Amino acid sequence: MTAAVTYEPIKTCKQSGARLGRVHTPHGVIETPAFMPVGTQATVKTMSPEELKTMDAQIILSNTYHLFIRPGHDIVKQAGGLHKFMNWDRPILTDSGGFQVFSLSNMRKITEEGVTFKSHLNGDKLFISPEVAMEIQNALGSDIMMAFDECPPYPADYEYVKKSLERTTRWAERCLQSHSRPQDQALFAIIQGGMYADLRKLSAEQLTSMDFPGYAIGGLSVGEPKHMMYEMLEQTTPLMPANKPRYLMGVGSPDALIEGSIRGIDMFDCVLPTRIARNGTCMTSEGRLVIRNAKYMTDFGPLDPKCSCYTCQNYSRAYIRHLIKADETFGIRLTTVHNLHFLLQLMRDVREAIMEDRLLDFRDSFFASYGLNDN
Ligand SMILES: CNc1nc2c(CC[C@H]3O[C@@H](OC)[C@H](O)[C@@H]3OC)c3nc(N)[nH]c(=O)c3cc2[nH]1
Repeated sequence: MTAAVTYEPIKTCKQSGARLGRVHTPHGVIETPAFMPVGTQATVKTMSPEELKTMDAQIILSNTYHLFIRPGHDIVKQAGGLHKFMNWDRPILTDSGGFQVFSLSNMRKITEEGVTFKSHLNGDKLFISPEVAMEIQNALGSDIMMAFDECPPYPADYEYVKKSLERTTRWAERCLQSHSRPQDQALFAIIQGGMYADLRKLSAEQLTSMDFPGYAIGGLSVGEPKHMMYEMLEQTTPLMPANKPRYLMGVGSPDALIEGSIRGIDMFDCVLPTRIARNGTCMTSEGRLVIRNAKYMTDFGPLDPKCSCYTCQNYSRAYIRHLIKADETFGIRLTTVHNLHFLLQLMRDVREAIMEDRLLDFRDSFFASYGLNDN
């Protein structure tokens, strides 16, 4: 049986060890390392599919938990699946809801069977299990599905993290058992283990013994210091199969995308660019720019003079500041176009640097202008 998703290694950067690759999916190819814009509720907020294609977003994400509680996966299924529903014909990855159930809902109860929780929208009592998460993602028709997992909070004690990862492994097994269309949809497992290197190893060994077509690293970008995240990556990526995609969930800022690529990650997702755009914060080659600042009132230059995006080619800081201050939706659209383009362009630059064996030099020059750390 042909796998729905395969990883094609292209080359390894001689300077940094980062890798260039291609992820082949039923809806197209993803050049990696890649940043994946997040469209949690079946839309990358304020962006049309055409605008996403113009900035060459290769794949977008959506979310099982959110679409389960609204509009309901049966409606999406009746529409012909998520690609049809949102008019996106490139790859889609759906998260399993394992994160949202723990972060968004209150009154939740975790058992071996699954998680009972209250909808954060109307308080309805709901239940998600590995089988339910697979049924939802099957209805959505995503190219890449994530196994139902528990993302432990940070900090969490050793015993809790150990018990949690072992249940996540048993849940991953149940996801595999209830996977009805492996030739159309790829199921990725999620490695947990908190901030404990030996538990990361245990989780990786348990999950890679079950031969999934791809693996994510979960349980990071949950408030831990960045150096701790990088340490966990260094402990975990070497344990992951070299011929399968590696996806770091919920990451991230420009510096984390570069540092994660250096540590062998192929796929990243983060709400940062779209989330900060909504309050007018922009990523530029000289670091973050808060457009509401009065000093931009009569600044008629582009957000970023080095940027080739639609926003920077056509509008000034003064105009965008005015729109954001006036709470005009078009202002949010312009900052969102810019921020998404900025991260997608950054990953194109990372891939070029890997091709030319100079990713560490690229990192140093990027940080010199952008700033060493960006949360
Ligand atoms: C932000 N840091 C972070 N996000 C994380 C997510 C959600 C991404 C999902 O959540 C939404 O964005 C917040 C998006 O919907 C995204 O995927 C689609 C995780 N999901 C799962 N299943 N397991 C994890 O261990 C996990 C860890 C994370 N760390």
